[in-house]
Formats: sequence, C-alpha cells, structure tokens
Amino acid sequence: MGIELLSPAQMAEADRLAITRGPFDGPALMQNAGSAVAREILSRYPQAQTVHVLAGPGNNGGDGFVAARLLAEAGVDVRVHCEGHPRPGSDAEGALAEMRLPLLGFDAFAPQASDVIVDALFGAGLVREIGAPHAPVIERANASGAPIVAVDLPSGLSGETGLVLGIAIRADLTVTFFRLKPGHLLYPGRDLCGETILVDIGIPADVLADIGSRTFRSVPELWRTHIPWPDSGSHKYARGHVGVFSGGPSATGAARLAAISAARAGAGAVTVLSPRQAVQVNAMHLTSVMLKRTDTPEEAVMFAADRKMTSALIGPGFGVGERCTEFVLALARLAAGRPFGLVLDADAITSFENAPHRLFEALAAIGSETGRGCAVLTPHEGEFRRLFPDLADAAGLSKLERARRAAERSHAVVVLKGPDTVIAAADGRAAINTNATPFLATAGSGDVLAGIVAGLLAQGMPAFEAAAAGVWLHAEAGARFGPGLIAEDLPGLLPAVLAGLRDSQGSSS
Ligand SMILES: NC(=O)C1=CN([C@@H]2O[C@H](COP(=O)(O)OP(=O)(O)OC[C@H]3O[C@@H](n4cnc5c(N)ncnc54)[C@H](OP(=O)(O)O)[C@@H]3O)[C@@H](O)[C@H]2O)[C@@H](O)CC1
Ligand SMILES: [K+]
Repeated sequence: MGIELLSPAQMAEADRLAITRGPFDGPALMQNAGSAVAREILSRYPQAQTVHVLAGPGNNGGDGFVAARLLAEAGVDVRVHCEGHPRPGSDAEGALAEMRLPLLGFDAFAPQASDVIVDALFGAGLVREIGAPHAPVIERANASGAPIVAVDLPSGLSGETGLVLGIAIRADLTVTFFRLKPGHLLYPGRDLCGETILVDIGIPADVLADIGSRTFRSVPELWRTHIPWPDSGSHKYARGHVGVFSGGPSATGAARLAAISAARAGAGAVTVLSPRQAVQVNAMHLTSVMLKRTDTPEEAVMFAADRKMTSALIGPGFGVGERCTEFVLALARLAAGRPFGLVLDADAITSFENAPHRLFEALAAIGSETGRGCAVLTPHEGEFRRLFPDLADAAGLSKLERARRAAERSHAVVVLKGPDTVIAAADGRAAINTNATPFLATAGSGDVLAGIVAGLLAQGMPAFEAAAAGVWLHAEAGARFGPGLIAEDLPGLLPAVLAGLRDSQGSSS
C-alpha cells in the first residue's frame, strides 16, 4: 500500500495520466473500481436482502452503476436510486447504459436494516455543501441501520480536508482507489469512513512522479532508513547528548520523563539542566540521566558547547514567561551555528503567545541547511492557537494545511498533536500519523513524545523524519500497553517497539 496521500485534484490528475498512458481507459478503470465494490459486498454481506445503490451525477455514480450491474448479475436484488442524468459522453453515462436496471428516484429510497447501501453519490468531485435532494437521502441512509459501503469517500466528506460539507454519509466500509486521500485519515473523516480499504484499479504507480505529492501516511516506510542504529564503533557521545530543561522544585517530573524517553530513543547521554532550587529533588530521582545546575541561558549555552550537546528540549514543566523566552532564544542562536536539534514544547510555545514573531525570527536564523541546526515545535491544538491564532480559526482549513502553513511560517517542523497528529516541514512535506490510541491522552504523554524526538535528533536524524518517527514510536508504545496506561509506562515500552522496527526492515506498516 503506497504511502503517498493524494488530494482529490491530484487523484483526478492520476486518473487523467493513467488514461492517457494506458493500459486502461476511463471505462476500464471504472469497471475495475465498481467491481472491487461489488466484490467486497458479495464477500462481506452474503445475506443482504436488497442492495440499494445511491448514484450521484458524476463518475462516482458511474462506479455505483458498475457495482449495481455486477451485483445484479450475481443474483442480488439491486435497486438503483438516482436523480438527473450523467453528463453526456462521461464514463458514468457509459456505465449507466450498460446497467439496464430501472432507475428509481430518491423518494423511493426506503432501506431496511437488513439491506446494504452503496453510497456512490459523490467522491473526489464534491465541491460544495450538500443540499437538496441529496441531504435528505444521506440522512435517511444514516438513520436506516443498514450497513453502508462508500465508494471512494463517504459522500459529504471532503477528501482534501477530512471535514464535512454540510452533511455526510457515515460508512461502515469505504473502498477507495490507488492511494488514500487526506480526508480518509483526518478527523472527523476517519470516523465517517469506517474501515477503509485501498484497491488497485490499474493506475500505474509511475504517474506519481508527475504529480509530486508531498503528503504521506506516517508509517515506518517513510522514515525507517533514517533511524540511527548504533554500530560496534559507537561510543556514548557519538550517539548524541540531549539536554532537557527542568522546571522549579514542584515541576520537575516532566523533564525527567522526557529525559528518560530521550535515552530510550537511543541518545547516548542525557542531562537534566535544573535551576538551583530543583537540583535536590532532581538528584533524588535520577540515575543514568545526568544532572547539571543551570540558572541562566549563558550557563546553558556554555554547558551545551563544552559537553557537545546535540539536542535540547525545553518547555515541559519549565514555566511560562520571559525567563523561558530567553532560554529559547539563546538555544536558537546556538542551533544556528552547529548541528543541533531544538525541541520546543508546552511552556516554550506558550511563552511566545504575545510575540510569536520573535520566535519565528529566531527559528528562521537556524535555517535548514545540512550541518546546521533544526527546530521542532510540538503543540497540541490549544498551544497551536497561541502561536498561530489566524490559522487555528481559519474556517475550512484542514489540520494538514494548518500544520503545513505553520511550519512554513515558523521555519520549524511542526507536530500538531491529536488523534490524527500531523507532522509538517517548512519545505512543504507533511505526514499524517495513523497509529494513535486514545489511551495516549494522559498526563505526561506529551513530555514523553518531546523527549523521544529530542533523543532521535541528538543522534543526527533529520528533523522531519525524527518528528514523524517519534510520533509513531510513542503511539505504538501506547497501543501495546492499552488500558491503564500512564506516561511513566511509555519509555519502558520503547525498547520492544524499536526492536520490532529493526527486525521488520522491509515491512510497510
Ligand atoms: N474515469 C475516471 O476518471 C475514474 C473516476 N473514478 C470515480 O470517479 C469519482 C470522481 O468523479 P467526478 O470527478 O465526476 O466527481 P464526483 O465525485 O462523481 O462528483 C462530481 C459531480 O457532482 C456534482 N457535485 C459536486 N458537489 C456537489 C454538491 N455538493 N451537490 C450537488 N452536486 C455536486 C458535480 O456537479 P458540478 O459541480 O459539475 O455542478 C459533478 O456533477 C471518483 O471519486 C471515483 O469514484 C473511478 O471510477 C476511477 C476512474
Ligand atoms: K461516495
């Protein structure tokens, strides 16, 4: 299953290129698409009394006509509901001509819970909010209790944004073609799709080179080759040195959680940099992780240079305010002159709420050339809004696009967290993570994630890949533990997840 994600416009281009190059023309691709839908229905719902096919005015409807014909040929009672006629000369018109089943209007659509519904109203061509006569049909389908199989996308769901345009089908199964679209993975779209299966309909993969998608599913295939496995010659400082900044005496746990996570992600050495008042409490809880009293940005920078620190994490538990911004700006200056990964989370993000441009200017100076530093921001939605209020409030802008624009503006890799975490780089690449578990929504979980990313950066992993891998590793660890998970459990689960990754070189999920 390819890892590229295509917007509906890119998918239309893929169809067009495939038809131009062959071997399949438009009607043949439609035949392949419709027959995949019919095949799934026959194998999953052999007991269905009646299959209702809802067909729209475009080629999505055409897929529905093909499926209807094949199901009828297989002996299924099929009722096709449609209003209007496909565009003359379209592939859908050809599919309708071959079907030879009576066309029923939407008024005659009265499904029973024991039936199956095929939603072929709209797919990639949905361009505006759904109204009459389609909205009431969608409402009736959703209320019927019958399983719904969506062709390409649940109608009403934007394949580009994952958002609903007015009203949308709530499918049990979505059968889509060639490559997934962002809307299959971004919420609420992911919920509306039910199970999503991807079918090869004969579009050659080489059309992707012309389309140049820069959006991906974040699976190991995307970043596995950049994971920094040690070799026999690696000594501890060759595996990177991470500095994690601690808060005051009553806010030290977050830094320690992050520090141990960085170490579990493979960093050779990790130091907690602690203000004087918190040194005692940190010392009581650290063993392999080192501790350094650090009260000023100057001390931090000096220590980083002396001890060859290769990444730093600041924010978790640190405290919001001018002191935090000074540390961040000093670390950004440090990263501008050397290979150094800077991870900014929680309070390090919030501290710039009133002057985000100060942060963005500092991060711009880091640049993104090889051999220089890099920055990763790991906001949840609330923190994102503090730095990028206009993007957070832009109606109709997808999570993917918000993260992408934020990365471009901040000159950093942005990890916009949530059940569908998006990782975006300033150069336009973006990935959607898909292995999250709701059990990760627990205190301290974000500190662990930030620590893992800092640990990977310290070992020289490029920022976009390190951020994407960190999100995946964190989620995978959470999924393995399941119910009862607390953040403290996560670092200890990383070794098994990493070992699985190393042992499964070549697998794609
Ligand atoms: N040969 C191929 O190319 C292949 C294509 N394939 C299939 O084709 C699908 C894409 O087909 P498509 O481009 O025709 O788009 P589709 O989703 O059917 O809708 C377009 C129609 O809907 C209309 N419309 C839009 N929004 C509306 C609204 N809110 N309310 C009301 N009307 C609305 C729009 O009207 P218009 O904007 O033109 O007024 C237009 O008439 C793709 O998802 C896949 O299933 C596969 O078979 C593989 C081979
Ligand atoms: K559909």
